[in-house]
Amino acid sequence: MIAYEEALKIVLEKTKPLGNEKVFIHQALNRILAEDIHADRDNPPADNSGMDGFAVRHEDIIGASEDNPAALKIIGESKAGDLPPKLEKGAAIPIYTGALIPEGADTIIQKELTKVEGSIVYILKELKKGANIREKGGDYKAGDLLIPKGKRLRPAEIGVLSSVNKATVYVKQIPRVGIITTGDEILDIGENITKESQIRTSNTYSLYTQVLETGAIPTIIGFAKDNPEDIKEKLKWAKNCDVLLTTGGVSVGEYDLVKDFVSKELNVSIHFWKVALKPGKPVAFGTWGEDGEKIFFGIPGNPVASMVVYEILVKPAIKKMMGYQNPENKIFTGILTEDFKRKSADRLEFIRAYVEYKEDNFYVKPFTKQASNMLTSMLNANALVLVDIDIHQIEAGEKVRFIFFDREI
Ligand SMILES: Nc1nc2c(c(=O)[nH]1)N[C@H]1C(S)=C(S)[C@@H](COP(=O)(O)OP(=O)(O)OC[C@H]3O[C@@H](n4cnc5c(N)ncnc54)[C@H](O)[C@@H]3O)O[C@H]1N2
Ligand code: MOO
Repeated sequence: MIAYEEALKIVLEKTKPLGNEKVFIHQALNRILAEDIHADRDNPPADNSGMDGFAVRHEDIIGASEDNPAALKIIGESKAGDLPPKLEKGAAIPIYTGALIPEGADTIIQKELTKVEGSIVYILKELKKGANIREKGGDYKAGDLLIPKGKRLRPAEIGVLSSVNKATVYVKQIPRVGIITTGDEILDIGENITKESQIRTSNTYSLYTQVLETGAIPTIIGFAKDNPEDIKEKLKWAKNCDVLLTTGGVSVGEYDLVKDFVSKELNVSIHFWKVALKPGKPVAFGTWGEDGEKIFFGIPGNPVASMVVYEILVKPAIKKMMGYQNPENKIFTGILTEDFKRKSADRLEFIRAYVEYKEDNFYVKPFTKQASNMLTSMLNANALVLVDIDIHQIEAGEKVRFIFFDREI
């Protein structure tokens, strides 16, 4: 059995980012950029006004004040999108935010500091030469690197892509993730329950939506009974996927066939099976495909183990495939609000908790129900607290490390 840290290291070493594809920028939200983005021209492309007001020559307004305004003759107009007229000595040109600075003008006086009477504008205050002028190239210059490849595209990046005239952009591809649910006792939604021993699936749909939340493309391949024919049949359909997830059938039971069958049928090389982890100990990981570019996780059947293994091992791998440069979960520190005790301390445990932010600290309330078959323990949780090997007890007030799996609760 290997340590969780070692398992995560192997997963991230063996998992390779996918190739690139071209998408329309408005469909590129949260995708990872696969090309450097350079400016196509200066921004602003020419000096322009930062205010609505009047374009003047500074020498004409020296000493202007409310008591001693400078009187200038109004000529022409400079609107955003138009080419402005030339500014003569002793004159002022009405100008609007974003409009080009007329030749001869060197200062913009905002409307609030002026008074208009007929064709004369009175300037009520001297501003510094150059006031309210946004300089050509003040934001960036043609050719500047604006967004380096590897960045995740958020609305701000998409806006910049549009402003440099990109309709499409190269991003990393998204993996297709196939899910096979195994177990004789497992029924899909809608199937008739005929025996007490039958269990309605939860893992199929929690995994499906966890994959969606990560931004990848989930597919339910199907439900396989614990027999070779059924498993082989379902595995045939896995060939079109980049990631294969199976749930159930990975521990040591006689019917835990998954690991052996993926090795035989899909030529998966298993890199580890069993991690000193709670919940999720029997998790298996492997690679397959022509160059080992596809990955496989055998996820334990217990519903909490399935969700936790996804968060702490599968999600980082899928994010690596998607091109994320830091695909690991971010670890935070908070203060435990209630004592936590456990009998056996031979595995790193991820315990369900509710984290709240108050008075500059994260406060972490651990839940009492921690059994890995009780999915309801996930319902009010928004975080997983890491309890290290050999730690039997943590007292209220002590600092703990945790990861968020939901920031919205
Ligand atoms: N002798 C040992 N037994 C077990 C060990 C062990 O080391 N030695 N490990 C235990 C741990 S830890 C876990 S976790 C489970 C995982 O076992 P499997 O992955 O083989 O899962 P199953 O046996 O198929 O199912 C376990 C449990 O989960 C329920 N289940 C399965 N699939 C679903 C589903 N899609 N939706 C909801 N619930 C599901 C299933 O009914 C079982 O109750 O093994 C321990 N045993
Ligand atoms: O890993 Mo198992 O989930 O401890 O029950």
